[in-house]
This record gives sequence, structure tokens and C-alpha cells, in this order.
Amino acid sequence: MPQCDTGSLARDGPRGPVSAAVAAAGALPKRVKVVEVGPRDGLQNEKIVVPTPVKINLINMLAETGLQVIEATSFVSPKWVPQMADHTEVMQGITQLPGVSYPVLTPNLKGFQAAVAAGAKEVAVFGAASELFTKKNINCSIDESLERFSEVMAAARAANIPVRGYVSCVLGCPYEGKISAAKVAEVSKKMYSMGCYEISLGDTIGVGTPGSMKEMLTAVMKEVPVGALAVHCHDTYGQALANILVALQMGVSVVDASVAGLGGCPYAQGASGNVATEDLVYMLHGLGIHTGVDLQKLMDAGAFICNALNRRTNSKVSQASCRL
Ligand SMILES: CC(C)(COP(=O)([O-])OP(=O)([O-])OC[C@H]1O[C@@H](n2cnc3c(N)ncnc32)[C@H](O)[C@@H]1OP(=O)([O-])[O-])[C@@H](O)C(=O)NCCC(=O)NCCSC(=O)C[C@@](C)(O)CC(=O)[O-]
Repeated sequence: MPQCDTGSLARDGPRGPVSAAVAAAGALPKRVKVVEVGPRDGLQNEKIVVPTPVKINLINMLAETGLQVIEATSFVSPKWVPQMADHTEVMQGITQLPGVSYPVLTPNLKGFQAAVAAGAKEVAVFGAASELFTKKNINCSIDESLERFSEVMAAARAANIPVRGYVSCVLGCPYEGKISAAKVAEVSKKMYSMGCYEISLGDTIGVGTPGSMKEMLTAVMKEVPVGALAVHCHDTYGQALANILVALQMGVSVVDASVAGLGGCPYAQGASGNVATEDLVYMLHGLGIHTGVDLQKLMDAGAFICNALNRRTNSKVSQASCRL
């Protein structure tokens, strides 16, 4: 495994006039909750089945970094996403640390029941603002997906389990192209109204720009309080950090990211991984924003999974620090 050391940069982040100038452009949150999606979003698209002990080790290493939320796996059909077929073994193999939440994806009641039986204490339902993507991803229309989610919500409410909601394709769809901000706002409102405590807005194929992010968030924030919004930016076009910065300036304080920039969606061909968690944390610390995450430990987790997958990290910070 390569030795990576950012020294004082990892501890303190880069400070200076750039941070001050950016902070002046918009009120930035003092703290950001980083939602680590690497073990699920990052690994679900891997062609070669990643051994369960590797997944468990990765999740346990991530939990030691100070991350508060680590999306662990998904309870979807193993015929659709074979990589997540070991969901029960993963949930039962990890060490659930106090103060850390390990949500899992549940598309329907069957997934929810299996997740709870495996020990999940938080779940996420996942919809989209695109009809065609919804059909390809979960084999139903948007309206049907919302009906399925309301069944999950009712069961979750009865079991006192919090539910997060994803809306995919908020800045573009691989099948429909441009998606209107009004449609994103409509689906987000419906999912928030049915009880999702947080709506994560997914730029599934990473086509957004700071301009389209601003337009979309302006529309969504009329329907859902900003405190209940998160952004989930894939980095296909290299825009993720710029888009996240705009979201922060608009008051969003929850950001999804994937260690080593792993991943992509199996139903969004060509989409690259989420913004690398290491790069996100580096930027946030550079802005003086508290995350509670130890960048050095995060890079170690990234090096571990890249080594296991025999691949180069997509994190620019890790590349620079490790000179890979
Ligand atoms: C949703 C389904 C299950 C519907 O799939 P379906 O085929 O329409 O379901 P069905 O109800 O007709 O059932 C067919 C079979 O699937 C089984 N089944 C039914 N439900 C489950 C379940 N929960 N777990 C396990 N098995 C299940 C069911 O029991 C039956 O089994 P059979 O009788 O044929 O043996 C399917 O389409 C599916 O699993 N899709 C996977 C979608 C997925 O995981 N996509 C990636 C995650 S989304 C994402 O990455 C985007 C995100 C969140 O990161 C944000 C962003 O970037 O934008």
C-alpha cells in the first residue's frame, strides 16, 4: 500500500486569501456533514465481485476517520446489482460504532424488511426526476416509485427508522437529457412530504455546472427547507467541487462523497464516481469548515480499497500526497 502523508495540510487544510475570498462570496456553513457513499455507490458498479471481507474492512476503516454517515450497501435485487448481493453479510460483519450511522438503500418493502432483519437502523429510498431513468433503474414510473416509497415510509415509521430520500438526474439524465428544475422540485417535495428527513439531490451523470446547480437549488429550496437538502455530485465532467461550493454558498450543509472517487451508477453508463471524499474534505478544511474527518485516515482507507481493487485513486489530493 502506498504511504500517503499530507502532514500539516491533512490536519489543518490549506488556509489563506483564497478561502477568505470564497467565504466572502456567500455565507458558508460552519460545519458540513459528509455522507460517505463509497461502499455502496462506489462499489456497486465494479465488474469483479469485491470480497465481502474487503467491503467490511473498508467500512470499518471509514468509521475510524470521524465520518458520521457511511452508506454501507443496498438491499436491491441481486439479479439487477450482483455486487450488492452480500448485503446481509456486510451489515452483520461490520462493527457499528456509536455515533456513526450506516444507512442502506431500500427500493421497496421487500428490501426494507431484509435490511431491518440484517440490522439496518437507517434506510434510503431512491427516486429520480426522470421517467426513463426511473424505469431503467427501478423498473417503474415515478408515480409507482412514490407509491412503493410510501409503503417503505409507513413501515419505517412504525419501526422508528429514519429514511433518507435520493432524487437522481437533478441536473441531467442519460436517457432524457436536460431535466427541468421544476420537475426536480416537484419530486423532491413529494419525497420530503412523505417523511424523508433529508433529500439528496443527485447529479447522477455529473453534467451539472455551477450555473445549473444554482438554478436547480433555487427551485428546490422553494419547496424543501435547505436544512433538509444534501447534494450528491458525480465528477464525470470535473465540475463536482465547483458545484458543491455553489451549494454550500446557498446554505446546503450535507454533502455526499465517495472515498477515492470510486463508483458510478449501473444504470447511467459512462458516469464516473462521486466527488472523492478526500478532495471534498480538503476543500472544506481549506474553507475553515468543520467536518470532524481525519484526512490522513481517510486517505489510508482510500489507499486500502484502491489496493484491493488494483486501481489508481481518483482523488487528486491522494494522488498529490502519495505521488502515485
Ligand atoms: C427495484 C427492483 C427490485 C425492482 O425490480 P422488479 O424486477 O421490477 O421487481 P419485482 O417486484 O417485479 O420482483 C422481481 C424479482 O425481484 C425480487 N425483488 C424485488 N425487490 C427486491 C429487493 N428489494 N431485494 C431483492 N429482491 C427483490 C422479487 O422477489 C422477484 O424475485 P423472483 O420472484 O423473480 O425470484 C429492481 O429494479 C432493482 O433491484 N434495481 C436496482 C437499482 C439499483 O440498485 N440502482 C443503483 C442504485 S441508485 C443510484 O446509484 C443513484 C444514487 C442513489 O446513487 C443517486 C445518484 O447518483 O443519482
